[in-house]
Amino acid sequence: MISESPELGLRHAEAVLGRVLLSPEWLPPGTRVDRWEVVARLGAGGYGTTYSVRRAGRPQGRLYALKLSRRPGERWFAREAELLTRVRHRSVVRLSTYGVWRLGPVEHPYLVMEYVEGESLYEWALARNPTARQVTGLLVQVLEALAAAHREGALHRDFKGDNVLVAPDGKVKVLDWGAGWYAGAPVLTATARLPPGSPRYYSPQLFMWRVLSERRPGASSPYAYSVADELYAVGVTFYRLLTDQYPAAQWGMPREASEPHGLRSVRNLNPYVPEELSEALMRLLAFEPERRPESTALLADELRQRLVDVGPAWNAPLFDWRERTASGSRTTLEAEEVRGPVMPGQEVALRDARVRHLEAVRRLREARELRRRDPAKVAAAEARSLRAIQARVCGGRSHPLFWGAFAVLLVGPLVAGFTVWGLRRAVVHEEPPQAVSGARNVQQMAPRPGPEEARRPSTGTSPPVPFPQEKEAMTPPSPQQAAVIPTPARSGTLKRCSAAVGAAVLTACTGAQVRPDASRCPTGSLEAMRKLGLNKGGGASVYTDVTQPGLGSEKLIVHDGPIVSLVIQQYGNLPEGTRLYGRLWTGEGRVTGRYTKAELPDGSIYPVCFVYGNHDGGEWVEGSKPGAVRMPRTFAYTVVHEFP
Ligand SMILES: Nc1ncnc2c1ncn2[C@@H]1O[C@H](COP(=O)(O)OP(=O)(O)OP(=O)(O)O)[C@@H](O)[C@H]1O
Repeated sequence: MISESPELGLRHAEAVLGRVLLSPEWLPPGTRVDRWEVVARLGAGGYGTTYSVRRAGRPQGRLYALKLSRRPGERWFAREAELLTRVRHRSVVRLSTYGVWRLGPVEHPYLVMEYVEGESLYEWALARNPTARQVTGLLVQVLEALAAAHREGALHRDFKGDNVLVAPDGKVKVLDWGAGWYAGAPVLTATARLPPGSPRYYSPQLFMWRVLSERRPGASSPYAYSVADELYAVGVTFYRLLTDQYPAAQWGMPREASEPHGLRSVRNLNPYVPEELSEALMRLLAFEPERRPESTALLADELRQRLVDVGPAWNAPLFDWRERTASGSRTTLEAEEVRGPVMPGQEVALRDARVRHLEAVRRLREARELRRRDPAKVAAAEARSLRAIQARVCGGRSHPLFWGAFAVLLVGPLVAGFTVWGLRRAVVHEEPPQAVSGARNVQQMAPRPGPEEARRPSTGTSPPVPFPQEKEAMTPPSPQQAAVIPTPARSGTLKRCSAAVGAAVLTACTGAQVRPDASRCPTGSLEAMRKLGLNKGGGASVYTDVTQPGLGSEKLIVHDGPIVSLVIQQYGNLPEGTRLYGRLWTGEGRVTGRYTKAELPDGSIYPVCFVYGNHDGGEWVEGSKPGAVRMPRTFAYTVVHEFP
């Protein structure tokens, strides 16, 4: 029998606990990792497991994502931390901190990143029936994220749809930079000469290099992964998203002159994809690296500008809707199966041909199934996004009444103070209001280029206006505000303060069913609408509720509360495909509504003042009752300068 000192026994027990009870791969909720407390396990990847966490002792605090290394001392973590520190971009997941967690006698590196609420790019596309505009909007964001890395001399090297999260508001975050590289990065493995990406995303050059190097082990130096390889991986991702197959699946297929490498174009596989988008993706997938776009940033700019003025094909769903087949109808398989007499000696050949045929039909049917979208699932996904957006606009975890009181008691006097200060300064300096409002325009308006700017080369650096702005458009009128246009320096503060008061006054997030009083459209919204070329009284058609897909001629039921409508007719610079965020009130006999935010298909957001229908809203259709009103699926919005 071996006798152990108490200290050794303790260490041993600690090690057992660490290794057996607390595996870094399965930390139960509540586990402390340094000052972070595990909320849930999000999933596991090649190097580690990711958890949602909060700061310990802050049960209502913000969520973060903590990626914990599976193996002690994993060196890819330092690489990822270094890359995320170098590459700061709105579409790259943000690193908060990193460290090493001691679990028993071993040390596991970890990274703490912003928590991104969203779905992977592929999940996003499967749960929706996106338009070419939306997909291109995502492609542009992805390219901009990678361009930011390339500017820093860094490469992601494992780009794929699974490493891209799409938030409910359509913003993209590129994750998983652990396989990345930057100039001067230390060599982490002496033996592996292939970059650590996924083979389906390998460019033809990388693929051929791999085949050759397997035949001649030790003959060559490590593969020099380049921007051209990264661009190819982006092409593969969007090719898969739009056609439900990988380009590699077509290698070895019979070739035609028009498809020199046997790669059928995106449009050939999915005719709903506009020619230009298909061409852009096929350029990314060009066999010769020198035929791929010169740079990620240039392609992003080109596509962003292309989105400014596109035809209706860009706003149509990219996939067929799934229809229920009539009961008793025969399947393609049964209909196409070959039967009848067989020539002597042909049985085996016929049987093989039949097996091959059935297999081909099965694969085709699977692909067709994937390329059809289920209206119920799409509606559910849209509803999920809407709820998430609302939760965020309403502050999510905080109690609205608390913030309402906070705004009225604390921020209200601040607004008054600023306003009086503003008045005094305006009097003292005699600033010409027009010039001031013009300066503000440049700094505060969303980045989408108007027709004029669209012709100029874009720098691609202007960030979209941050999402939650509904509160801003709810600013109640005040005599002082009506008289003073704030100066650029303090307009942001003033806007935020007044927004908070507005939110409190109207209890927009508390689910109040009472229509608020008439109110003047905030200055910021008026400026935004002027910039968009939207005149008072103008308007266009909308699809009333994005969460209720269906034929335009059919009716739908609307309720009191938040609504997201889809613009289906261009007016001014507000294109088709724009989403309008607002609220409906079903009232008595009429539905009224206010939209306070417009999200353009390129992701830029503008505060606006629109009403649903005309000033009186829309009349109930027969069969309606308060709280559940039948309305036409397509309706209209009207631009107002005052909410009635
Ligand atoms: N910052 C984040 N916010 C929210 N979810 C995240 C975040 N980072 C990762 N996840 C999710 O956690 C899960 C696990 O991610 P992880 O990076 O550990 O592995 P993976 O991406 O699935 O695999 P691999 O790293 O091998 O490609 C994934 O579902 C991913 O979407």
